[in-house]
Amino acid sequence: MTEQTMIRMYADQLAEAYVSGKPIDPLSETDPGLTIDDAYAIQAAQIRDWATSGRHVRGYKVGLTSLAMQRQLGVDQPDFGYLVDGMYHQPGSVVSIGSFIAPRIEPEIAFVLGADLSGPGVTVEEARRAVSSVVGALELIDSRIVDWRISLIDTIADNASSAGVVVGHTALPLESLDIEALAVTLAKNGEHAGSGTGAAVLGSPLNALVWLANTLGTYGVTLKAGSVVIPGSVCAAVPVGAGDTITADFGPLGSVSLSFSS
Ligand SMILES: C[C@H](O)CC(=O)C(=O)O
Repeated sequence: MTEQTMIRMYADQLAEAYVSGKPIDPLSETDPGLTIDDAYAIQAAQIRDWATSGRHVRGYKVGLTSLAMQRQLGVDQPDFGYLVDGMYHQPGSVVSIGSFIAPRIEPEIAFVLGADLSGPGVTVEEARRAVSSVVGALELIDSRIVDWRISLIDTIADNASSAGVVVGHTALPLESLDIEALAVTLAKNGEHAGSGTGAAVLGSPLNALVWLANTLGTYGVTLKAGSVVIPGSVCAAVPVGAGDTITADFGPLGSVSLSFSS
C-alpha cells in the first residue's frame, strides 16, 4: 500500500466513526509504524474533506498542554487540531449527546487573533501583539478511538480529539489580565468538578499559542486573524452525559455554560 493510500484509508475510517458513532481501534496498535507526520497527514486529509463539504477552518486547538490532561490521557506532549464550521455552540445552549461517542468538557482561557501569526520563530512578544482579546471557552472533546485508548499518534490523527467549542461573550484585552494567575473553576450540575489557573497551561496560555504558531509554521500553516485559539485545558476533562449542565467560571471573563440533552 502506498503512503497516500494508507493515509486516505485511516482518514476514511475516522470519518466513518463520526457518522456511525462506532469508535475504531487505536491506529497506533493497528499500525505501529505510524509516525507523528503520518498522523498529522491523516488529520489534514479530514480537514481537506471537511473544507470540500463547506466546513472551513475557523480556529485552532492545542491539546495536552497541562499536566492534568497529560496524566489523565497518558500522553506527555502537546499536539494541535482544527476548529471548523459546525463545531461552535452558543454559550448556554443545549446540545444532543447523541452526536458524540464519549464526550468530555474542558475549560480553556482562549485567544481571538487580531493579526495573522506565522511561525517558525514566533516569540512570546509577537504572539502577545497578535492577540486581539482573551475569552473564556469550553472545549468539547471526544474520541473516535475506542475507549479513549489514545497515544499521541491516535489523538493527532483524530484532530486532537476535538469535538466542539463554546466561546464566551466577555472579551477582554490581554494587557488587562494576568492570564497566568487567572483562576478558572468548573462545575457539573452545580457541583465542583475541577479548577486551575492559566499557569497550568505550559506555564502560560501564551506559551501554547507560541508553540502552536511555530509548530504549524513547520507545516506551512499560518494562524489567521479573526480565528479563535484554544490553548488547552487548565484541569482534567470532565465526562458528560444527557441531562448534565457544565459551567466554567473565568472570573473577569464571566462564566460559560453548556447543557446536554439525550
Ligand atoms: C486530547 C485533547 O487534545 C486534550 C485537550 O483538548 C486538552 O488538553 O486541552
